[in-house]
Amino acid sequence: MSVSVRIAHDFGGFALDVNFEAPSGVTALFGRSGSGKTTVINAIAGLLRPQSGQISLDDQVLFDAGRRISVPVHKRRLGYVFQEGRLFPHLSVRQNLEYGRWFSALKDGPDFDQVIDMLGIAHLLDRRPGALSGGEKQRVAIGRALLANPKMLLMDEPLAALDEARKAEILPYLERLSATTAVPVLYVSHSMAEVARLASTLVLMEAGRVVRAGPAAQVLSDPDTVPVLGVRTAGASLHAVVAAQEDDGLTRLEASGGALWLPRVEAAIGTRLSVRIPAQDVILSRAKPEGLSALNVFPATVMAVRFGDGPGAIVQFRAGEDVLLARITRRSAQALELVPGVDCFAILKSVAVSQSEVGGAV
Ligand SMILES: Nc1ncnc2c1ncn2[C@@H]1O[C@H](COP(=O)(O)OP(=O)(O)OP(=O)(O)O)[C@@H](O)[C@H]1O
Repeated sequence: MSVSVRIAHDFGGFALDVNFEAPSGVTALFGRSGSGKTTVINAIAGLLRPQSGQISLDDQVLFDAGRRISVPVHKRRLGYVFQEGRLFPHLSVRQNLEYGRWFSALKDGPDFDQVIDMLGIAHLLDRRPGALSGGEKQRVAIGRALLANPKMLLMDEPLAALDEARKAEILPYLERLSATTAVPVLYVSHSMAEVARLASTLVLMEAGRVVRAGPAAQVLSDPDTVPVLGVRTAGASLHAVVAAQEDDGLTRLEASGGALWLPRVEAAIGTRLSVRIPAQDVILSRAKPEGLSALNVFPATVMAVRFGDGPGAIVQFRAGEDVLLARITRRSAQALELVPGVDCFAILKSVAVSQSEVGGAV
């Protein structure tokens, strides 16, 4: 199942003109506030009729301005999860979930027990929404959307109203969701840590347009993406396996390019993880560093170097099988003679890798 979106709409002060494909898996729509993410979601949902373009789900046309087709909202069979769960306060959790199922009017929907098991909400079934935490409410809202057997899930900042602890609690469920259901998910978020953990496809928006789109790992390790994301947000991911829990509180991960030590990661030995490495937290050296406090040093090969207008440079490099980015100064890039093909060492400061940037099983 995949969604194809090619729409344009002019509100007067703001013009939207986007074209992208969202294959199965999680597609993240990422961009600054006001870049048009919610407008795209609303158009797919049928809440906004764009002035031109088409939206289709595989070969089913949901909207076609030219042919005057606009499938009504309730016939699009899409599931929504918004910032706040929007559960019915007077119904129990079970009744809220069954409401979604009832509306699907289909017998081939997902299995009730499997959904509540995946979301860890079995013990909440008899409660009312008022007696749930924010994270629990969101899990119930996701369950209700899934049980309506949607062709696609639209999630608009589903974690934005939650504090960091609740976000950390719900992220593993979202990861499980993307791994276990074939339903494509369109996920709007402001948080790159969330996007890097969940998204298989990334659509970057700026001022109503798509500036980059494609497989998330490819987009995030592309130096040309850095000016779009900003140097603070840019960074790619390393793939690693949990190898040991050390006595001094560190966890040793094995990546294809070498070992990586992080502050304790609560995961079983053998778990595959992705660790986001912010470009600004990487140092490059031509010589193997000695007597350095940073623990994580990887042999690397420069793939590309991009200079912008300012004093910074972005270096794309390969460490084992992973492609990462480093943000250094133009002066250093020139002094170190970093050009494609040059071997060097990448120093990753372990303290810079926060727990929220360590993804679940991949
Ligand atoms: N019905 C409307 N009439 C006029 N302008 C609108 C309308 N709906 C949205 N806009 C404008 O479109 C722009 C994009 O809004 P949108 O909500 O899609 O952005 P967003 O990327 O989702 O932002 P945020 O991350 O803050 O939610 C904004 O400038 C907004 O004011």
